Amino acid sequence: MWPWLIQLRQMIRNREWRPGPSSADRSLSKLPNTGGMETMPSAPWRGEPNHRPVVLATEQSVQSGPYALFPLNPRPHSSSTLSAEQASELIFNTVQLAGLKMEEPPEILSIDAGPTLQTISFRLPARLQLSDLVKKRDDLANHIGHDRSFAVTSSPFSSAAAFILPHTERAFVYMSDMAQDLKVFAQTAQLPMVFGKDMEGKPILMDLAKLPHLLVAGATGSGKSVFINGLLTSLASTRSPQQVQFLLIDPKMVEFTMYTGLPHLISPPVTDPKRAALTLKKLVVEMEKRYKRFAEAGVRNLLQYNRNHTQDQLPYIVTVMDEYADLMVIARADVEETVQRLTQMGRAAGLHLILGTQRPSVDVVTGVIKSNLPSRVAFHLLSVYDFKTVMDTGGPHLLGGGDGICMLNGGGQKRFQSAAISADDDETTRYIEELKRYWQNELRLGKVDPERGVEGGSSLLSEIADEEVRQPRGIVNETIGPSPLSDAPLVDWTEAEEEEVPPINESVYDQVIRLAREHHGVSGRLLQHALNVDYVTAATYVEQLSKEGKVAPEYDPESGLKPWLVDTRESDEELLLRMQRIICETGTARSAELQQELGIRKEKVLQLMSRLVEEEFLFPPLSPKAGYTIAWSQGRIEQLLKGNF
Ligand SMILES: Nc1ncnc2c1ncn2[C@@H]1O[C@H](COP(=O)(O)OP(=O)(O)OP(=O)(O)O)[C@@H](O)[C@H]1O
Repeated sequence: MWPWLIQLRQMIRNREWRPGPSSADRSLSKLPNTGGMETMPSAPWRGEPNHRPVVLATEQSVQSGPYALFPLNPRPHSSSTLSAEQASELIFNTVQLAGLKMEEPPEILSIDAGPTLQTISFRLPARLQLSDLVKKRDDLANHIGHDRSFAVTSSPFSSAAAFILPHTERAFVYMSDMAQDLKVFAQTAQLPMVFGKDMEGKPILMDLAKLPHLLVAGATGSGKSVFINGLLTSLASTRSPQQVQFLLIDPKMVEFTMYTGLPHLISPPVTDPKRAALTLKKLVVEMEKRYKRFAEAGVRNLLQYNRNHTQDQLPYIVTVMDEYADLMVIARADVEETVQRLTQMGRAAGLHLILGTQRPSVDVVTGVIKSNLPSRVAFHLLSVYDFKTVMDTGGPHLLGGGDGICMLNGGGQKRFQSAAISADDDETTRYIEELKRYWQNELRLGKVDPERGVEGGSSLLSEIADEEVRQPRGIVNETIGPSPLSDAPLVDWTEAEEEEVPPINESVYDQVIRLAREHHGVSGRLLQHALNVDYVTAATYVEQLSKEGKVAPEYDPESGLKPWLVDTRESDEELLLRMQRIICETGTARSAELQQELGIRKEKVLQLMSRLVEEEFLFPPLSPKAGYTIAWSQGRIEQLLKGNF
């Protein structure tokens, strides 16, 4: 054996070897190529034509728009791809060490280098069969220095075999590497998403509208969240908040909080599993309403509807559930049924689901759910049974860190390395902040019309939110950045109808009133963007105004706003005087009655009553249960009623 080869093998074992890119690889890359799938090497790629990897022109610029925000990749290429000569010597040596016959170093037919793995196809000598190599797989793996991730597989060349080796130093795949591809793909796809790169290093981009839902399984730390973040940011960088809305369900309460403030969010991430189950039911209602609307409009799906109603378009709604198993534990029957309905019928209505799970056991990923989810992604899983549950077949040893297998529309499986926004969490967070800022700015500049599409007067989605919201989210977040409300409980849709809406912070309320007056009405979308709050908070404000009788209960179809009905331009002094009169006339000082009479908020009533205490018109309550009492003498009361004040 050549001494350099012994040394090379040793270095690979010790993961020390870092050769530069080789010219041999470049010439070899012209050879036909398999895609080198470990599990089913001969299986054709059977995704729909649109799901094929897209390799696109690079001349178009990504220097502007949200594409330009993706952080740049510091390590786009692996430095450990073998040259043809090195590969040949390595195979020769390893095969001999495993006790198999090979007279001379084999002819290398191709080397496909993806970000994570390299697939080396080589000519088999006359008396060596692929099956001989497969039988000796463990020995070969041991000698070559990789245990579980090494694979022997067939090759597309005749009389050939292939070895699959992981790179000792993996390349990163960043969203920015495929920003240009994404931009071009977005011209034809409805819901364009970057998956990552395949084993040949080619980009994989998918249209969620065609998948039309996705199951993502992976043990903890396997790269599931990084992948899902890539999907969400693909959508948020190619589609405006009018075109796509996100509903993020996150029982772990950590994964999606960074998105709070992104205008694409229907509400802050839902973290309570019970509420999540209810939210799913609302989605079913939304779906049914959309179907009704389509029937009235004589169309079959969202695409047709939006084409015919350019002034009144409905958004796609992408729902992401991060830990689907947790939801199944809490509300199995409800969740299973709603997920089933949404996966069966959501596509035409523009509703798409992405379900993530760490535990893809058969009681979570049930037959019913699986039959409606033909598109699935598996990252590293703890057992072969889990992998089988997801993919219906056995699979390779996945390396973690975004090394995955995808199966789309029930077609063949494809191994890929998922794309990350950045390997640095801080950089990822900064990017999301910039993305939020980008869209908030677009909205401010009017490039995206907040009154069209998602809410306007016509969106069924807004109706659902407005009908169902019962609890405000708290104060306005004036700054751009993660909302302080991000981990507050989501609006409680389970609250009873007659439940009173709790008060809104006073200064926020004043801003709401000002905006409503200026625009002669309000809508959730208007307030959301003007005040920089999430949609649920804004919808709660609208509901509050509606409850107080300040705006009409219905949206005006022309303006898309709930029209302004009353004008409470009264100053505090005028209100105080009116309040004193009412108290003197009725002889009581009850806040609920005063609120009704004056048509102002309860908080404002209480504030004014405190002033009346300060002015010694009222006595404060002596106990929490007692009410205010009138401090004035009968004579002064009569004077006031006569108008002498
Ligand atoms: N595509 C990727 N490229 C590079 N590194 C990755 C990639 N995906 C994941 N990783 C690495 O793996 C780590 C774990 O990934 P991630 O947080 O996505 O795991 P997870 O499967 O969501 O785990 P959990 O379910 O516990 O949240 C990341 O912090 C990152 O270091």
